[in-house]
Amino acid sequence: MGKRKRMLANNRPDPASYANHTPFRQVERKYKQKHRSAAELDLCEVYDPYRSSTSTSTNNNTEQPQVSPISDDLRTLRQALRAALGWSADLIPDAADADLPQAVVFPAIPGLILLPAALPRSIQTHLTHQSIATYTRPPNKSNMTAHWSIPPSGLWANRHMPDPIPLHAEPVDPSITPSAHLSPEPARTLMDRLRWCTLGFQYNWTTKKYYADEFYTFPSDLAAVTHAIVHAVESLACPLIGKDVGTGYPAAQYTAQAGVLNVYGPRDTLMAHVDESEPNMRPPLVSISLGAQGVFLIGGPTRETRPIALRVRSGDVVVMSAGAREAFHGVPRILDVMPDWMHVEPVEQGDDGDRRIEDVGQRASEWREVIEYLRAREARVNLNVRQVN
Ligand SMILES: O=C(O)CCC(=O)C(=O)O
Ligand SMILES: [Fe+2]
Repeated sequence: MGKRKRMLANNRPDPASYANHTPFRQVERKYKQKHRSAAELDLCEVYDPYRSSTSTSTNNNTEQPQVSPISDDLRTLRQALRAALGWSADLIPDAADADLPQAVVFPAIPGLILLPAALPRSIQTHLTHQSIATYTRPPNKSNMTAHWSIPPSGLWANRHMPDPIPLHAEPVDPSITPSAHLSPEPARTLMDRLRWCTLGFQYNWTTKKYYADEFYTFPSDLAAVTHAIVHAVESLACPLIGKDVGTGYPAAQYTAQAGVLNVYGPRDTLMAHVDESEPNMRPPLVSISLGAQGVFLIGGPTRETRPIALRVRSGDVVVMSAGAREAFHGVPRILDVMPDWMHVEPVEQGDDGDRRIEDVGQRASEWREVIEYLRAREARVNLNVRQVN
């Protein structure tokens, strides 16, 4: 994992200063431009699977992204995902999957696989809810646990409680200096500060190492989703490239052990980094996008490689394996575009006397609240999952 560097300042970049920067940094700055709205940004070099003519500026046709015909596998994946979660299909209606996009591979970056719209709405809603309400509970560490004494039930469960969440009386982590600017705040307000949370093996951002003795149970639903994805991309036929463009990593050997949950507001960015703290870099890294769209950059082993830019939407999955697993990547821009379906009520309460209705109604209103949390902040949630050993 890379160190979280979130740039929240609104400094106008001086274009004259771009020249000395690495190619990665130049592209990063192009998309960052916080003084411009998303509509003002030039996104024509951002690869968008829904605009397949996008050039990724490699100037070479054989280097252009290729679509791998795996729609059957994607259908199987969706079924596997729903089965993995024991999902009842009627809770959140999914869009018809007749026009499912396929897997996209990038010859310039072997091992990079984009699965546009891989996750149906039901799974997106489930994972969004889990991310905000469950995964962020102690003992998982978040950017707030060093400062505030987060109750075991987590912030979300306490969002209607007026009492402020206290600061720790004693520092819990000697490497983090307590900030004099922080004060006790109600859970609802603290929810706005949520930026990251670690799952499974806990990670020390300062030493860039996993804590040897801190491992909490990795969420089983996220593990199941990740496993289904790793299975779907193990082998991918791509006639144009003429060889298997899958990860080649046997899903049977894959275990989700650690994850980072990132929450981005419209002005948050994630600087270029390589996730290289995992002793075993062979298993693919799976990265799931939820909520607002983002511009995702990925290049090569140093910042000297000019990165390609991908538009990532809610439900898209990026898989990084082989060379892509060791490539610099980052998110220079969040685009204030939420999926259309997040603007509507996610579920109709049934009236057919089904005895699950009460349970469904309860869950539906929780989901609605979580979706509203995301929508009100135009936030993007990213779940990225790794095998460590
Ligand atoms: O938000 C993303 O898409 C990428 C996140 C990432 O690279 C990381 O957390 O290491
Ligand atoms: Fe990363």
